[in-house]
Amino acid sequence: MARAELMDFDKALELFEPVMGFEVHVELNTKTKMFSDAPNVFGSEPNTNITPTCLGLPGSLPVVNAQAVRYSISLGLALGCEIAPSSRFARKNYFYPDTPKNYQISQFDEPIAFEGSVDVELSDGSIVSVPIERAHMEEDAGKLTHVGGSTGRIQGAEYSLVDYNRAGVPLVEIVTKPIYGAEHSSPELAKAYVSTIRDIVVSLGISDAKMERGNLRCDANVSLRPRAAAGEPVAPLGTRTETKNVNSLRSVERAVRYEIQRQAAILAKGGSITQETRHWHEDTGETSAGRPKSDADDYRYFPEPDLLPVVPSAELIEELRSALPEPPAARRRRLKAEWGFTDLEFQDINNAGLLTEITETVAAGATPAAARKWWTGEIARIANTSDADAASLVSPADVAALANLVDAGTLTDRLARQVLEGVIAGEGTPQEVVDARGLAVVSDDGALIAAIDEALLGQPDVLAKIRDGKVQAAGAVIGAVMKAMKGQADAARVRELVLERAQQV
Ligand SMILES: Nc1ncnc2c1ncn2[C@@H]1O[C@H](COP(=O)(O)OP(=O)(O)OP(=O)(O)O)[C@@H](O)[C@H]1O
Ligand SMILES: [Mg+2]
Ligand SMILES: [Mg+2]
Repeated sequence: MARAELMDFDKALELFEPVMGFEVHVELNTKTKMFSDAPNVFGSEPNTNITPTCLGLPGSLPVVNAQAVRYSISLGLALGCEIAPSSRFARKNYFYPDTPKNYQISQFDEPIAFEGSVDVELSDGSIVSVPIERAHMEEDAGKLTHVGGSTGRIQGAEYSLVDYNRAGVPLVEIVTKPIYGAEHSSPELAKAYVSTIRDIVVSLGISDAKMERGNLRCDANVSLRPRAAAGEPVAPLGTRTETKNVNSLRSVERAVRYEIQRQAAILAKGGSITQETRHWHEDTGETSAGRPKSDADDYRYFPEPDLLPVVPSAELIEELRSALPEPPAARRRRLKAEWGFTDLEFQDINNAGLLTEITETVAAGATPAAARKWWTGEIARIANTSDADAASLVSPADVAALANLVDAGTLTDRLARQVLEGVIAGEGTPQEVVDARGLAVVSDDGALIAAIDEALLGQPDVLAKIRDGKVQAAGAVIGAVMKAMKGQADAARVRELVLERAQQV
């Protein structure tokens, strides 16, 4: 639907009540897959991390990954869910070329976790409690790449490539109950909910949780129903659409908003909503029709005959409960206050997934401001260009040592960046790199004065100007001195000395 045909958002909310429901898929970062010992790693050559079980070859049998079960229980507990003393797997039958068995092993009527709730904070500080229906274990599908054609989408593509590396990667699907009452905040709540789930998952350390890599994917269900006039009964729930695999926080917000406006326009004209999946298009900010959505019956779920029920002991559940980290929202509030950061500064850290690194850097003696600056600045930049993980490049202790050398005046920021390079290149601790490369700031005034006098006498016109009180002319001399000192001087000190020496040489 073209933008012009959408109903104005405020108008849509006057006429209709929005109802939302989210299915968030979390890929677990276990070493191996859900039902086989194939490696669970991202970015390998296509079709290299596969075993007969991933492909459903004859004679292969699934075995449940115990670590995936522990992670799922921890996640269930962090979502305030009850953990089923016994849960079982089920086959969800459908054909899709990325699912070689023609069924997905999932959980249906007996999920491992159910009946929870998650507190989600909106930007105005209000807290919405989002009801969780279930969190169940399942396996991921492979990945199709549609090649050629004008759109790159499946319609019109010339051919498709399939990579089964992802087939069988452990997933937890977190399903909310229908959420009412969010009203104008619905799109914002959608984003804040997914962001909260991401925080929880990151704090548990059970997933890489990178939405852009598909470690965390959200299906957003949206329906509208007419507002009941006073005294009338509330209308039954409207027909929902399910916008699939929205892969950024911002897109979740935009997709929900778009669906509210689109559905309102159709309903207001007397039309009806088709129960279907929809695709999200990042470029146009629109959704488009996918496939008509079957009800659960059509998947012909039945208990997986090749797997035993999962029966975690009460001791295991209690052990995992007592090991739960401080809930991210509480931890964030505490650290934000302790560190004195603004919301925006904090979001940076969170988005970059650097909270742990910064916490450890502060614990190793750096100021919070310096820790934040290095991790979200130079280190994040190097990580991006090398496609490495920031945390794998350098240790919090080294970052703290680096920050302290800057604080003590031993290094300027510029020198510190060179030292950081050395540390990352494996040349040792910051102090070792300073010593080996001779990078410390020249703090000996004698050496600076010699260089300054030479620069001043070399530029007599500039010298005359400075003596005349035109201090901005000093820039040329400071530049020359910094160059002569190979950047290893404190520019502020050089400036002071230049002004002093200009009256004396
Ligand atoms: N009328 C409705 N309007 C908005 N959301 C709804 C409505 N009815 C159900 N939902 C939400 O839609 C989601 C349905 O997810 P669920 O996984 O249970 O089923 P599904 O989407 O049919 O199955 P699948 O996992 O195969 O996609 C839930 O979050 C639920 O709260
Ligand atoms: Mg769904
Ligand atoms: Mg679902």
